[in-house]
Amino acid sequence: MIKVAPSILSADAANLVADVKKVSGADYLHVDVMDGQFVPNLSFGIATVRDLAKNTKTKLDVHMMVAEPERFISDFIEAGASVIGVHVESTNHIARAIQMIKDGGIRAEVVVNPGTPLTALEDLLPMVDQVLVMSVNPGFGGQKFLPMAIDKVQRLSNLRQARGLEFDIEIDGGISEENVKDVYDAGVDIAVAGSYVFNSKDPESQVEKLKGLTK
Ligand SMILES: O=C(CO)[C@H](O)[C@H](O)COP(=O)(O)O
Ligand SMILES: [Fe+2]
Repeated sequence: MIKVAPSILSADAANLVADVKKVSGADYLHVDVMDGQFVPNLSFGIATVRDLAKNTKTKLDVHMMVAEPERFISDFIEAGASVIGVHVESTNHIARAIQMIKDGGIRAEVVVNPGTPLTALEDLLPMVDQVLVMSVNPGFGGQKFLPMAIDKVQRLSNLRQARGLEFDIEIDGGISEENVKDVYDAGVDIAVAGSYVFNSKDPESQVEKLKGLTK
């Protein structure tokens, strides 16, 4: 069964704790951190992660859409992140950024944009606990799923098997009941879902629906 990480980007930003309580069946909470430079939007920061960590037992999956993320990695670890994802496109020193996350004792993830080939991260695969494949161009919730992500996941899953590696594959952007089975069959372990979960009157049942479709 697929794991589900609701993205709080689509939750009520003024009532996050209340919305987080509506998804108690979630495996992670996905926290999008945007800096207005790497992506054309602003969102949550260190204080949000710190205060969410005090208010929920669900693990926090921090997706850093930040230029030179190594400037803030130790802050997010201290704030209570369980996973940190850093974009391969966001720094000249991606291996250093990943090592900083690992040295902090939490799960290290490399993230890849739709337009970036897998060759950009192949050498990093033995270092990481997770790979996040973007299925939209990052910056906004509620965008349309890019089907080319399915082939990328399949090729990544083949590489994982061929090399005997054990990283989890996560996918982010436009996930719904229409595509969750396809991405799961291609090799996805964790699906991020924002608008599908929180633009509903019953977020909990949306999480359960995604899981149920991959039983
Ligand atoms: O990283 C992101 C955007 O950059 C979000 O996690 C993602 O877009 C989730 O929203 P939705 O499920 O509505 O597409
Ligand atoms: Fe995200």
